[in-house]
Amino acid sequence: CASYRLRDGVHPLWQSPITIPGGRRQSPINIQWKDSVYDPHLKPLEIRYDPATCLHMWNNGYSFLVEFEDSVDKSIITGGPLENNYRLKQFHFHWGAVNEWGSEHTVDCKVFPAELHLVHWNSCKFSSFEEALMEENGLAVIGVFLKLGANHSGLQKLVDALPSIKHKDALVELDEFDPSCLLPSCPDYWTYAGSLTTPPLSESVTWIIKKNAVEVDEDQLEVFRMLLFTPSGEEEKRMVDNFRPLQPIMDRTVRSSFP
Ligand SMILES: NS(=O)(=O)c1ccc(Cc2ccc([N+](=O)[O-])cc2)cc1
Ligand SMILES: [Zn+2]
Repeated sequence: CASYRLRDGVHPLWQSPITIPGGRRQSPINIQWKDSVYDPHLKPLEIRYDPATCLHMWNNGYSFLVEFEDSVDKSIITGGPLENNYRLKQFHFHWGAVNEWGSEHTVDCKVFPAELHLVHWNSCKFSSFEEALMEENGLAVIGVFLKLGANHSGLQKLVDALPSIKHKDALVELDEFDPSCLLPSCPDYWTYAGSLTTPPLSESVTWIIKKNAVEVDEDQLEVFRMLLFTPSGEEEKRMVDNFRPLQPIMDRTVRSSFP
């Protein structure tokens, strides 16, 4: 895929190099469908979210994220490639300035207009997200591609609140929100060992990328693009193209849960 050209440069959005020296399991990657290996031992992923654990939504200056109360195993995923329970901490998105790009992962070099990341930490082995974040198998992130189509009624509740967090560090309380409504109904996924796609780029993530995309409409993506990287009072910079370029797969294998 074309964006490899950027691999050794410095991406405009990033101060630090976009690959870390010696990083052997960096994310995102291009998933070459024919190179993925069906693993019949992969179990179905079990997703059990409690809408009441939803706290608030805020603009962290790079994306907007919805955070969850994670002091007990109320919203968890387990099964799939995972050995333990992983507790939901937050979800956020990556998107482009236009519909032609925006996702972090690609499939056979196909780019999607946006990508959802649901971030979980291993609550059996660690006592907090911060602790898990630096450990191998500390985190599990579910990636869901967004494609242009019908209006997404579940997403609309978040979209309606985005204008209230236009600027960096703005926060809005959310009442119940069930992130399961953002997942495709098809259980199929790919999985591989990778990293955070933003600093500190920790190589602690088991990635679970859903094979099927969910549909959102153009107006919903336009509201994402209305957000700002910048705090109130500073020169406005639209929050777009907040994705990391593709990273080399190195000696990794992507497994599929489907034949
Ligand atoms: N895009 S992603 O790989 O799913 C991703 C998931 C979670 C995070 C959150 C995060 C991870 C680490 C830190 N830190 O160490 O300061 C701050 C924020 C950052 C990036
Ligand atoms: Zn992300």
